[in-house]
Amino acid sequence: MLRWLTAGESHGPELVAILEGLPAGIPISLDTVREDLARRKLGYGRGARMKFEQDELTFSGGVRHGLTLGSPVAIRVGNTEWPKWQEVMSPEPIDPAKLGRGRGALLTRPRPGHADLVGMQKYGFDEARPVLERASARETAARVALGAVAKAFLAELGITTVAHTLSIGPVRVPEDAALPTPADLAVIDADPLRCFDPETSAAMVAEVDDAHKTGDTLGGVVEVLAYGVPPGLGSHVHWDRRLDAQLAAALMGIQAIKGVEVGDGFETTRRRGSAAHDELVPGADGIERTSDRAGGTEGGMSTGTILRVRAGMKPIATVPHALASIDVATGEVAAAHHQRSDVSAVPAAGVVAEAMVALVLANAVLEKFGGDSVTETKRNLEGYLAAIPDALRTAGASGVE
Ligand SMILES: Cc1cc2nc3c(=O)[nH]c(=O)nc-3n(C[C@H](O)[C@H](O)[C@H](O)COP(=O)(O)O)c2cc1C
Ligand SMILES: C=C(O[C@@H]1CC(C(=O)O)=C[C@@H](OP(=O)(O)O)[C@H]1O)C(=O)O
Repeated sequence: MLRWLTAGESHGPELVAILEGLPAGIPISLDTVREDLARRKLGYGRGARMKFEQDELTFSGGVRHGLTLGSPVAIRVGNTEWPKWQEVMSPEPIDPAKLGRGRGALLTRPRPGHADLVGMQKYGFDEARPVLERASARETAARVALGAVAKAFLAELGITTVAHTLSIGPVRVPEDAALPTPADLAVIDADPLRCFDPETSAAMVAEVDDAHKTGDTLGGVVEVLAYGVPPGLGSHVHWDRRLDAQLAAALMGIQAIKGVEVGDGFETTRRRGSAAHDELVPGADGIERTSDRAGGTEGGMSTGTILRVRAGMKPIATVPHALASIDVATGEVAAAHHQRSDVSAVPAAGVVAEAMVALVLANAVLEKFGGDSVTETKRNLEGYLAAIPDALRTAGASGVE
């Protein structure tokens, strides 16, 4: 079983992430992790913080000479902005006279759409700072770092992922557009919105510009595709062992994600049964599916076809055209606290979604195939695939090279 944890606040000294349960022998470097962290900062419409803040990366454990050791992989993502926040976020008690102004001002005007108000109620704080620091999506840098390690493991087994932006606000990639493959990743990353369709991307840029001009924000939908997933990850036997359930929980656990679809998702509900499923037909190399509407899972298990999941992100809640709030220190009506914000963070959410899918798949692979070394995991996977009887074999079902 793979376990992972992150710690750290948005303006704290660093984020810390631990991934436990990976086999030994996975090639991984700081550069690989760094690349994914850099991809998470991309995206037209992200705020100023992405430009001036740097992620300072170190492996604190679990990796030696470029290979995992089988021990917990611990990653530190240092925050170069820390010197400016040392007093506001000091772990040591601090003279209150040093706070109260500027960065240290009490945040008593909770922002609608954020954890601020309910977090203050629940944890007993009289201002929002102690809540928003951890609720912030800064934390997703830690998850992306762990996802990079999970992806390196999956790559050893021939499993690769790619995320792209399907929509920004009302602007959407055409329904019949070609699906990107992992070979298209560089092209997607080079696009301002991480959109694979250049025409739609241009319309998305215009939409972001328009929202920016009017002091507004945007949400959207990202899609994650996983190629090379073998059949049989997850299980139909219990709700929490279903791969689709695990993917949905992992995606829903990303800040601001409000909906998840597997395959054609809600569109499927508008179709008749005869046009909603993937029929089975004999093919030259085994059983074939006539379509991929289900998105690569049936009965909570991967089918061996392309895994396709989507996550819908709400518009950024810190709207520059500030939303109505109450100053809880005075009880008076007030505009919500606003310092700066992204117009849209959908492209970044795609990179985070890719990391979450990789972590779920890495866990599912280890549950099914185990292995203390990556060689052992590979051997178990190959043995399983080879043992599937010819009569049940599906064409193109994935396996290691
Ligand atoms: C990559 C990423 C960047 C985000 N940036 C912002 C931001 O700049 N401003 C903001 O208000 N919310 C931002 N969010 C969303 C908030 O973190 C989130 O809406 C908030 O914590 C409340 O959680 P909830 O929307 O899941 O209820 C971002 C989310 C992600 C995934
Ligand atoms: C720092 C990151 O994202 C932040 C996530 C975030 C939020 O409310 O979630 C709000 C913004 O932070 P601030 O209010 O300090 O500008 C984003 O910049 C990051 O992704 O690394």
